[in-house]
Amino acid sequence: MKPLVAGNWKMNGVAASVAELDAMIAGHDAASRAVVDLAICPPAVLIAAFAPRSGPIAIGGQDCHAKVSGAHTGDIAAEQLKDAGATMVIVGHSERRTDHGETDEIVRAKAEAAQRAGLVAIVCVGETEAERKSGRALYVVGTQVDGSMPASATAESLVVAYEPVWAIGTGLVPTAADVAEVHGFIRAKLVALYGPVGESVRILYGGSVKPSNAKELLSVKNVNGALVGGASLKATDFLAIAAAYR
Ligand SMILES: O=C[C@H](O)COP(=O)(O)O
Repeated sequence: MKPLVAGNWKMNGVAASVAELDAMIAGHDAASRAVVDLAICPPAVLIAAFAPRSGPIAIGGQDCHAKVSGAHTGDIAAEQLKDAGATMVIVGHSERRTDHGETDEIVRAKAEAAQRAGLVAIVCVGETEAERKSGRALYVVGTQVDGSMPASATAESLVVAYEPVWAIGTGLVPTAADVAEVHGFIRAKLVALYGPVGESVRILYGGSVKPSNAKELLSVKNVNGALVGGASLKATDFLAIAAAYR
C-alpha cells in the first residue's frame, strides 16, 4: 500500500500561507508521487483557496459535523468540505476530543458522515500520558477503535491515525517497539472489524514527527504514513519527512 503523509495545520495559517503549499507542490515531484501520497489539512477557511491549486497534494478538513445541514452554529458539514474541494477529513483528533468533549460515539458518527459525503475519514485514536504510565495504553486505544470506527470501510474510505496524546507537540516520541506494538494491535482490530479490508487500511503515526525521526518511525511495521502537526507548516520540513520514503 502507498503510504500517506498528511499535515494537520490545526489553527495555523492565513491566505498568504499558500506559498508553503506551493513549495510543497513543487517539491512533490514525480519520484515523490510514485512512493508517497501527501495531504494538507489547513483551517477550513483556507480549503476553497487551496484545493484548486493543490494538484498532487490532497486537501482535507480537520473536523466535520455528523449531520448534513441544520442549526449548528460554527460547525461544518462533510458535504460542505467536499464542496470546497476537500477529499478527506480528520475526525476524533485528541484536541477535538478534549476541547469539545467528543466521545467515541460522536467520532464514529462523524467518520460515517465523512464517508457518506465521499471523503476519506482519518480517524484519530491515542492514549494520554497517565494512561500509558498506568499500563492502559492498549486498552484505551482498543476501546477508541471499537467505538470510533465507521460501520464499514474500504482501503480508500478509511485511514486510522495513532497519536499518543503525550507525544503531540512535545518533542517526545514512543520507542519504535511501542509504536510497533500499538500499530500491530490496531491492525488486528481492523481485521476483526472489517475482515481482509482491515489489512489494507492505512495506519498513520502522529506525534512530534520531524525530519530527524521520520525515517525510524515510518519504517516501523504497520506504520503506513504520518499525521504531522507542527512540522507540516513549513514545506522544507514536510517534504523532508515525506523524503523518508525515497
Ligand atoms: O495531527 C497532528 C498531531 O497532533 C501531531 O502534532 P505534532 O506533529 O505537532 O506533534
